Amino acid sequence: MSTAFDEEAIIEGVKAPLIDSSRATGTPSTEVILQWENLEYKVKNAAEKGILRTILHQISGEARAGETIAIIGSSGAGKTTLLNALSGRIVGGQLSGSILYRGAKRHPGTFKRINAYVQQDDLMHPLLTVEETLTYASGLRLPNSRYTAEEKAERVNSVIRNLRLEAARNTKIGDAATRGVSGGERKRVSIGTELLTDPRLLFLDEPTSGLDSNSSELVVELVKSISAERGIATMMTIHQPNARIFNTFDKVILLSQGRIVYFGPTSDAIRYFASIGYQCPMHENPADFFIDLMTLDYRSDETLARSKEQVKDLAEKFLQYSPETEKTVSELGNESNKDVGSSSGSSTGNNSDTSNSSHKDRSRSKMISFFNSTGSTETLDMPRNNWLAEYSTLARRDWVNLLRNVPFLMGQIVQAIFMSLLIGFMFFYLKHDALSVQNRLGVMFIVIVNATFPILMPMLTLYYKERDIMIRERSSATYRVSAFYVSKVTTLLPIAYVSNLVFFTGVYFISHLVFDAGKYFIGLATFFSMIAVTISYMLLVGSAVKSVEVGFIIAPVIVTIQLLFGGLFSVPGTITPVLRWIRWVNPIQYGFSSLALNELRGLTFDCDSGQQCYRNGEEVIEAYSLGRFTIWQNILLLLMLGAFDAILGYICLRWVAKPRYIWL
Ligand SMILES: Nc1ncnc2c1ncn2[C@@H]1O[C@H](COP(=O)(O)OP(=O)(O)OP(=O)(O)O)[C@@H](O)[C@H]1O
Repeated sequence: MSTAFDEEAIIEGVKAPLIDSSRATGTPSTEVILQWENLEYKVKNAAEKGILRTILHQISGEARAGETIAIIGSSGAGKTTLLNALSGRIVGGQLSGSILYRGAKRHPGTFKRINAYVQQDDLMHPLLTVEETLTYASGLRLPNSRYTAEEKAERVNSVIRNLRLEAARNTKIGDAATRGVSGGERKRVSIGTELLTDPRLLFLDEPTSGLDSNSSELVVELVKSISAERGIATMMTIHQPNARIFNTFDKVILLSQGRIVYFGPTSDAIRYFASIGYQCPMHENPADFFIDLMTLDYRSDETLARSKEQVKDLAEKFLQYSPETEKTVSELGNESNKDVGSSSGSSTGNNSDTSNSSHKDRSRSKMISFFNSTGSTETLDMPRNNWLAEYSTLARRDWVNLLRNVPFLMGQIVQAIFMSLLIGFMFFYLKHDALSVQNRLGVMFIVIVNATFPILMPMLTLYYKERDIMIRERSSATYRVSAFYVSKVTTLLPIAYVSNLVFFTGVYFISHLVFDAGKYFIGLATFFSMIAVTISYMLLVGSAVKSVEVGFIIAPVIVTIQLLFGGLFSVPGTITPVLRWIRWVNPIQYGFSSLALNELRGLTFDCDSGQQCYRNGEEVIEAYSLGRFTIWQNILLLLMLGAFDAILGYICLRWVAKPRYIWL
């Protein structure tokens, strides 16, 4: 029964405009969206083997539609861990307890599409404008089966309006290298991207970190008003909010050492602490006062012991905080209201009602858990776009990003022109004498080398950045890994081909390789196949090796080994048998053989009788063992190696991008 209700509500929610007056009550509703009980999270203790360290202790609570809850605590209190546990993004360790979404057990596939998570660091494409960022996100996240292009555009406009991003609409996001939007605008774009899908739950990790107080207030106020209007249950971690921001929240969870010290309406917090003997001074920021109370004081052993005792006392007192106690606290608060003065907060009186019902609901949650353990689970699945739609949006986004990446494009073209001139003139107008044999082999080899490093390293840099954005976007089930991967192949290959066509043609004509249309195109086919292998290899390293630093060591080292065994520096047959197998998996060997066969076949050299020299190309091929395979066999082997790397890279990427969240 509850599933049917949920389904209707969510489908309606997805289609609804961002600000919908029918849902816009302006005050928190009473519908419980998320409930958690006795959450406990333990991790291995690095200091003592076999001992577990408890990060979260017996955490219970709930989030209701339309309310904004702040998780406040000092550094290391467990705020992010709690947020991750509630949003289904905990990795590693042991998580226990229960979490219910709208009274039912959460379904991993569905839950991640109806909750939105704004991470502390905003990973976005720096070269896209605010509007483009949101437009591509809407293309990827909103199903075409439910939204027309106009409706998606309207949704983007409404996000821009509601998050006050009009002035920055056409400004690029930017990064350390390119000036872009301000920190506050950047954060609002991140939030906007998540709000596009009209989530039921919004999680934000430190949304104000790095922002000045005005920007922080704007971010929190906008999030709060959108959450109230859209009926979104919002939870955010926040570090030392100022008094205005603190009073914006409907409720606060005060965490210390992984224990709840207070959870309830913001407006009741001061009264509660006063009731247990901790009176907030009149003009002090309540958040600062609470954080001081909850923070361990490491100045001396004595202060540490005292502060630990205080935290223990606060946590125990909150555990004893019952609806009956609460009544007493409220009465006490009403009596002492004059003392509390202005610092008692600006939240609406409505919050007290929410608080009462919150505690009733908390005591009721065991019953709900029992009800749900009988099998009522959230099974609704949100539609997603088909593969082709995902691919075409990603490919368009990739093209825009690539074509705006001037340093990368210039780097590719300038190096192609520069290298073609350098190599062309280094081997200018090759002759047909005995000495030209070595030069011809040198040109072939350098052409193949140019299809490796100059493509591999800059593309790997780009790929690592994009891969991390993809993993982030995938955590909210935005699109398929395969669509991302194919988009990368189909955009990077043409870029590499265009710039390297200039290089190959330049070298070919300046150094005067054998002028023959057939030979030119066969040489180009070999060169392009080698580029395809390099791009596949780049994708394999970038996907399989998680750490950028390690990837940048491994990638060139393997190519260097391939160069050593490429067929120019050593004749394959003479290599020590233990290492001889390398040639079978060495693309450079196949590429070099193919180019050399193409150039040398049918070529004669000036070699006087009696001299020790090669008389024709066939003799060179024989001496360097280049004729094991025909040209087309070499090209085929190259393409097979490329396909192997690409497929293996895809498997690795799926593995790397696979969320390993612990699910309750
Ligand atoms: N998987 C883990 N393995 C080991 N320790 C962990 C793990 N997850 C969290 N912790 C530890 O738990 C504590 C709480 O971490 P958490 O990131 O939740 O704190 P926080 O309150 O968000 O702090 P901050 O405000 O500094 O970000 C920290 O001491 C952290 O080192």
